[in-house]
Amino acid sequence: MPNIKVLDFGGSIVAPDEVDTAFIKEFKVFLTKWLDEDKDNKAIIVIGGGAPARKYQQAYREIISDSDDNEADWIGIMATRINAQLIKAVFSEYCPQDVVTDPTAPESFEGRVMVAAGWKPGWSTDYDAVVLAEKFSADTVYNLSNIAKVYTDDPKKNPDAKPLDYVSWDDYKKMAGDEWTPGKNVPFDPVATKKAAELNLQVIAAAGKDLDNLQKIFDGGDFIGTVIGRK
Ligand SMILES: Nc1ncnc2c1ncn2[C@@H]1O[C@H](COP(=O)(O)OP(=O)(O)O)[C@@H](O)[C@H]1O
Ligand SMILES: O=c1ccn([C@@H]2O[C@H](COP(=O)(O)OP(=O)(O)O)[C@@H](O)[C@H]2O)c(=O)[nH]1
Repeated sequence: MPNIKVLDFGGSIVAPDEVDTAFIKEFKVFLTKWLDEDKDNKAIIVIGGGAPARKYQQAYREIISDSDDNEADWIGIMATRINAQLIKAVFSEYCPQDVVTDPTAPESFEGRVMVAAGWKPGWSTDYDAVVLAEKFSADTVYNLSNIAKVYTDDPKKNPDAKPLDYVSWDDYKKMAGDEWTPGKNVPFDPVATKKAAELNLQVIAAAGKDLDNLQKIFDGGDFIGTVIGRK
């Protein structure tokens, strides 16, 4: 039985401003070691848009005052695709398939790594990760972003926000709201949340750059992060 891990990387981990080559090198070593431990280990790596998505969406909004959300989303999608193409090239020996741009499309999982990017407007790559988790029967999505934990509110805006070790889907839904806006900064997007809750998925949110912590998560030990949904 394959052991498939769905790694939902925020683009801020791959391209916080410029491409973080040092981190990608470290991650290559980390994941290669895990893949080499057991031939059943496989990873679906979903990549967000990071700084290029935000910068280009912002440029569009600056130029066009009544900007269109659909257009803004397509700009973001293209940023996810360039980031994903880079990660696919880095893992080329493990990843014979093209970058997945429609998470409902892959008929099979060839090789050991599958890399996915944005699909179509209306959500973030979090949703694409949930669709792939359903398709390949993975019961957990690892949401690896620029925050170590989910808080009761956005910690960048509310100094009283408290970190959470666990939050149910019902409580998380109240925090994330129902509405999608292109480039929205939330740990897990509202559209992905709705589907993940329906599937009773577990999401583990943790700092993407802390690979020692990610190892602990893989090993099933104590870790720093937030479990959302199924305990
Ligand atoms: N309840 C919350 N808990 C933690 N972070 C939150 C929360 N609400 C909003 N945020 C914001 O979401 C950001 C993470 O989302 P995002 O920047 O899209 O990350 P990534 O690009 O890594 O996916 C955090 O930096 C934080 O400012
Ligand atoms: O299937 C997708 C994936 C992404 N996006 C757009 O691309 C942006 C960047 O993707 P994501 O939010 O996943 O990147 P991150 O913020 O995590 O870097 C999103 O805000 C959306 O505007 C989209 O419309 N559909």
